[in-house]
Amino acid sequence: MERKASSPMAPTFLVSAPGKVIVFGEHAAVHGQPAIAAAISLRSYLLVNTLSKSRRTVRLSFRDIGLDHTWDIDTLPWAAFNQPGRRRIYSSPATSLDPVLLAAVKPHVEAAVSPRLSDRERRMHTGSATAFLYLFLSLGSRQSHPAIYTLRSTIPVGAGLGSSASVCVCLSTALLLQTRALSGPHADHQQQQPPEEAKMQIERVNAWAFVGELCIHGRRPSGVDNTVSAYGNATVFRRAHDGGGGGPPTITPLSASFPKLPLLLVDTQQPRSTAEQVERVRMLAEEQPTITESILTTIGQLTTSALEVMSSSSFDSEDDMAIEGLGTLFRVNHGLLVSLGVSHPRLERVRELVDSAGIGWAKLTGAGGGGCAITLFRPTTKDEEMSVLENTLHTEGFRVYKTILGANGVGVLWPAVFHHDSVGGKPGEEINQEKFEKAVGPEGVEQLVGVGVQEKRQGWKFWACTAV
Ligand SMILES: Nc1ncnc2c1ncn2[C@@H]1O[C@H](COP(=O)(O)OP(=O)(O)O)[C@@H](O)[C@H]1O
Ligand SMILES: C[C@@](O)(CCOP(=O)(O)O)CC(=O)O
Repeated sequence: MERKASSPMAPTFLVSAPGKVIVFGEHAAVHGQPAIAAAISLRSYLLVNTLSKSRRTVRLSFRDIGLDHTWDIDTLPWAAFNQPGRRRIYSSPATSLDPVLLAAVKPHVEAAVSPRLSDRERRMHTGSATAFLYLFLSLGSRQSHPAIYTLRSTIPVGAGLGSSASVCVCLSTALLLQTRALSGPHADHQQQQPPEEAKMQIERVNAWAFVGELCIHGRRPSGVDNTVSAYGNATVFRRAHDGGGGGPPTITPLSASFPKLPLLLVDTQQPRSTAEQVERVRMLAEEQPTITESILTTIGQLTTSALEVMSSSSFDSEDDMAIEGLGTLFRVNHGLLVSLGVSHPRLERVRELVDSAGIGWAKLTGAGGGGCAITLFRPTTKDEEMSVLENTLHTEGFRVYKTILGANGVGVLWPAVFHHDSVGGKPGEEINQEKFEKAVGPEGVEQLVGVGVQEKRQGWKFWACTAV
């Protein structure tokens, strides 16, 4: 696609990208076994208000983490980003950060953004601000339109649900759209883009989102979170197992027919470190190599079985027997993770409550040691039974989210107007920045602009590529 030369002022628009859960295979994935990760209906939303050229500022309003900062466009380090050999064109994103460019961004973040906060809060702010500036300077130019980027997310921050990746997918999409370096997404099947073209757009979004992830993490993440967030549905992730050589992982997007299973996501609110949990398994492998190897291989085998079940064209998520089979795999996978030593009393409490209610199967998701559990329910579960469980979890201090496995990937609402009567406005009315910023909690954001739970909300478009 050729980029157009002129850049008339864009209307206010919204982009949105989902969080993720690892459904099967965490930890075994570190040792070369496959894992399945899926997009969930919790999402980040980024509203972009383009301002007139005379304003010369860009503002980030990331209300969930309390970040509100404005930069003067003309004082940003454009010279560094425009140096011959350093400038990357939008169609050829970097796969690692350029230390010279990172150093040029640093003074505009470190000294400027939220100086009076605690270290932990500052890290959150500087991570997101660095990702934004690095992408803005890479994709924009001194002539870029001034704008306000307002972000709201329904994904808990730092709970292993891919909040940072979804923020980066939103930023990458918004900036590429403003640069007019993306075509589509188109509205419906009649007008649909050729799948190959749609795939190219998602790949472009994904590659720049990974650059953002590198800025936030300060280390090299696997890339699975941003890939699931950009593509949606689900992906199979497999790290190269080459005796420590560290080749790139294989990431295989699964087809859009991946079952949209409803799940209850339970956040134990117990802080945990992915690195510590991974180290725990490594130490066990050192002490008990044969046993650990056999547990990890078994997890890999059950991931492969789960993949066969879920990608089968005859899989019916309303069928008790089909869900029972998947539930058994949840139970076994969780048990194996317990035997690796990565559960936590709070995660075991969730499992105990779900088991004793007899309505489904719970499994820890992600690194464990705290963080989140996912619960799959029998199709016959009654609403009252669900409510009792939810209330008990709530009373015991857990945070509960209803989500759908295999949600849409990155989406765009262009222009950002309401398509039907809603709490926020009338059809055709622009989505107001102030209302969006002030929406109360995840429910308020969902009600105003959500596409997570209300998958059918009109106006949102998604790139549709046929995955393998
Ligand atoms: N709603 C949000 N608004 C702004 N930045 C966010 C938001 N959610 C996440 N982030 C960024 O992502 C970081 C969290 O990333 P990480 O620790 O990897 O957690 P997760 O496992 O949820 O991705 C935060 O410190 C912040 O920089
Ligand atoms: C434990 C592990 O398999 C998954 C970590 O998941 P998360 O950081 O909780 O999203 C580690 C990894 O795959 O890099």
